[in-house]
Amino acid sequence: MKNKTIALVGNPNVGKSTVFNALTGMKQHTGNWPGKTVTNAVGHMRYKDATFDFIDLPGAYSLDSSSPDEAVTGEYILSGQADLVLIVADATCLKRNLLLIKDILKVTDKAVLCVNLMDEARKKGIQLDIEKLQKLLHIPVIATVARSKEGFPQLLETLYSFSPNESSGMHKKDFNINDIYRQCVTLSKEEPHSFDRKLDKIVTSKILGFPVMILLLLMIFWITMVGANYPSEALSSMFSLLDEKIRTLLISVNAPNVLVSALMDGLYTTLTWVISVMLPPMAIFFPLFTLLEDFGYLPRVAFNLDNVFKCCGAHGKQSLTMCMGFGCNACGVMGCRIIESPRERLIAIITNNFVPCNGRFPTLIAIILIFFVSGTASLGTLAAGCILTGFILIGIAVTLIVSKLLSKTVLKGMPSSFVLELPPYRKPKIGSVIVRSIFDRTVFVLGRAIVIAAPFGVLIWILANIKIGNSSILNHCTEFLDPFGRVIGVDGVIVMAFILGFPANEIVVPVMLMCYMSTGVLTDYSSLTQLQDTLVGCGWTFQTALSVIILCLFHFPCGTTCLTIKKETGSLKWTAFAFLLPTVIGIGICFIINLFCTLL
Ligand SMILES: Nc1nc2c(ncn2[C@@H]2O[C@H](COP(=O)(O)OP(=O)(O)OP(=O)(O)O)[C@@H](O)[C@H]2O)c(=O)[nH]1
Ligand SMILES: [Mg+2]
Repeated sequence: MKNKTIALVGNPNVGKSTVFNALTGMKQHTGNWPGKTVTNAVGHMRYKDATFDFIDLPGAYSLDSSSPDEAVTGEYILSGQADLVLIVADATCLKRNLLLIKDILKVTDKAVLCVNLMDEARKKGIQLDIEKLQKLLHIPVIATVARSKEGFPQLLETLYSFSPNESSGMHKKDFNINDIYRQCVTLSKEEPHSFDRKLDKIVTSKILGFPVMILLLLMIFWITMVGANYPSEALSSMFSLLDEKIRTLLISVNAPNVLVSALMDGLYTTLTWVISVMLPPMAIFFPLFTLLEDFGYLPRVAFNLDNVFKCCGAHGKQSLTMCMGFGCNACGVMGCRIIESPRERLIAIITNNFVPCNGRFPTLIAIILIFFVSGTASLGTLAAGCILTGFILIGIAVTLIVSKLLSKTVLKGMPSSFVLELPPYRKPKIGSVIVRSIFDRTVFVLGRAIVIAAPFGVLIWILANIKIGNSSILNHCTEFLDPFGRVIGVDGVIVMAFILGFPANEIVVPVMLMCYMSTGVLTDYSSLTQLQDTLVGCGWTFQTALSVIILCLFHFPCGTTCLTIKKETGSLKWTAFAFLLPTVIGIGICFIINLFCTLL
């Protein structure tokens, strides 16, 4: 039986991870922008009597790059660990890809070339003479369309039957790139990228670039809010119906009252709350965001914001990692590996938490809908969308201000320039985007929330039901925190909820609500009006809501993000700094708001 380790190498954004996923059935993150894969991923597949171990490497332009993600690729290839290198190239711009191919063929002849994106090349009138390319490079060359697995049977057969002696010594180390390109590529259209150029003139223009960006952001939030409302309510009513049934069942089997209460009032209610409030917005937001990502819009955002970030002493690619932070701050922090300079990478890591992740969006949406707009009619939702966009813009503004301050103080230095390739616009594969974003991202985030929310539900129930003196442990804690909360315009319960929300931001609101119930029981919140009544009943005003939103935007990163920061920076000092900075900013802003309101 044959066992082969095959490394996938190529320029960024040529479809390596798509090839890898199609071969191994794994779910590496793919998207239409350079720099998504930042570490090696390993996947296996069996073909006939062979086992292939595929290594998906970060995209690279050359084997000796300085950025940490590209360095991973160079090191791996140079180490000679792979039995075979599968070079993936972009059929629409072979000339540029040939630079890396040349680099690789200088160090190994155990290589197969997969010319991917053939469908796009055909659409753009680019013809490739694969046979000639094979002859000139002296390695097997296969044309593929990774999205539809076109050419894959041939590719697998080639990988299976490849033996080094087949080509050893025959590869030409110093071929002429222009020569090869001229002989193998013919263009039937004069300007194959004309559509992209026209669209880029609008979305990256000085006048329209920013308005288009803000409009798209607004549109995503609005659709999320409008769409999430109905399924949220439907889920909530379904869970309350089930609640009765489960209780009856538990009582009928003579379960002790304490157990019924702990299970149903603690665990079940917290869990179902997290699901009904979080699932619908995530199931809408993630696919929409992924569609934009697959279309190729994110690098245009980086292009538009490049100057702004540079003015603040930071790196233009920080806008890409910031965008990833909208999904999950831990992913955003890890994505900072695409930034070459350690100083700018650190700035990007420290400020990533200033844009809200998906665990925080539902809290923001609920509070805005309750306290900032009247009613949930579509006009009200549009207003709520505008307000949420406004808060996100505040988050981005603070990111920029803090980046500037850091680059002037503890992280002094000149911003480095970079070349970011604007990928072609690609028609997203809607079906797979929906499946991928719902099953991979939504279920992953929700799963994490549930795993954390369930034990917390029980813990809070216990804290609320064990009494010391006249009052429960939970009450003692919130009363202790209350004076501090008052100084920043909130109360002890809110402070406590944020502290207990450290493992996962998703549980902040459920914890808050459970603390407010004197019994520690989270009642059924099938509508926002009920939620509003409870919060107002507990003394919430417009100012409390505003302060909670500010705290939600600016407070310490969640546990997972802190761990990722520690891993990425390798420093406890910077992790502590990244923990304290947003917390101090959030508390500071709330303190000022409170001072202002008291003086008025
Ligand atoms: N039309 C078309 N699109 C493809 C094909 N292969 C990949 N894509 C798309 O190209 C984009 C980039 O794919 P990835 O697999 O993430 O590329 P990558 O080379 O791993 O990128 P990095 O990890 O950033 O280096 C995604 O939007 C894919 O859906 C293909 O054969 N045809
Ligand atoms: Mg990749």
